[in-house]
Amino acid sequence: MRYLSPNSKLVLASHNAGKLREFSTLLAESGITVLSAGELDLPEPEETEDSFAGNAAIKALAAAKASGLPALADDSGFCVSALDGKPGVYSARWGGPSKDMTLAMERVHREMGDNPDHRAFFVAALCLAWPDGETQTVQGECHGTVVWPPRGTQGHGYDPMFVPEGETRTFAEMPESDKNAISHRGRALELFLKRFIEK
Ligand SMILES: O=P(O)(O)OP(=O)(O)OP(=O)(O)OC[C@H]1O[C@@H](n2cnc3c(O)ncnc32)[C@H](O)[C@@H]1O
Ligand SMILES: [Mg+2]
Repeated sequence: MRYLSPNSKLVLASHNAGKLREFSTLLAESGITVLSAGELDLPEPEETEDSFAGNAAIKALAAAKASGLPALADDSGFCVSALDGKPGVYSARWGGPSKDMTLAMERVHREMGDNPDHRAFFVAALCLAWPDGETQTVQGECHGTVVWPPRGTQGHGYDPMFVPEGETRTFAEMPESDKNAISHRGRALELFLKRFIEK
């Protein structure tokens, strides 16, 4: 296990604006200087693994090797019980190659049909990779239910069709700080900060 010092630089190996926004808030008080893959002009590798942890490692390793800096990648997805866990690792591509999230949500709704099982959860695997190829991973989940029609304008991805347990609002109807406090990404990052940052 290797620790990141609180004043180090970290590359965020993501091209998703919604994730980057959440990470920058969640890491704001850590002292870590965050650079994004986009601003370093790093390429987007193909996500060829069938697990969240595997795809997070592909993205983190590619960014760490290309930049010479430690890199953090997030591979996440929406797992719907009535669809046997799909879209899962295919969440970004579920609406087609243009990553159209309106189409992706409609497809989830259509494939669920009238199945009374509305349970779903989000997963985020975070991989920290070092330029020498070492990796370490944490994972967070957030469970809840699928609602239709979609509600709310905040957040990103499948947020308008997901109500977390203990809530009546969708993720897209909450201020970002409320989502971050309970989300898969918020939980995974809490573990990341606790386990991987030098005290
Ligand atoms: O790979 P990067 O560059 O990080 O960006 P991406 O959008 O392709 O990200 P993923 O490969 O991890 O795919 C995860 C998809 O799951 C969805 N997703 C992940 N986290 C989410 C969240 O907090 N709220 C809603 N949808 C989310 C969203 O559609 C993402 O595009
Ligand atoms: Mg991706």
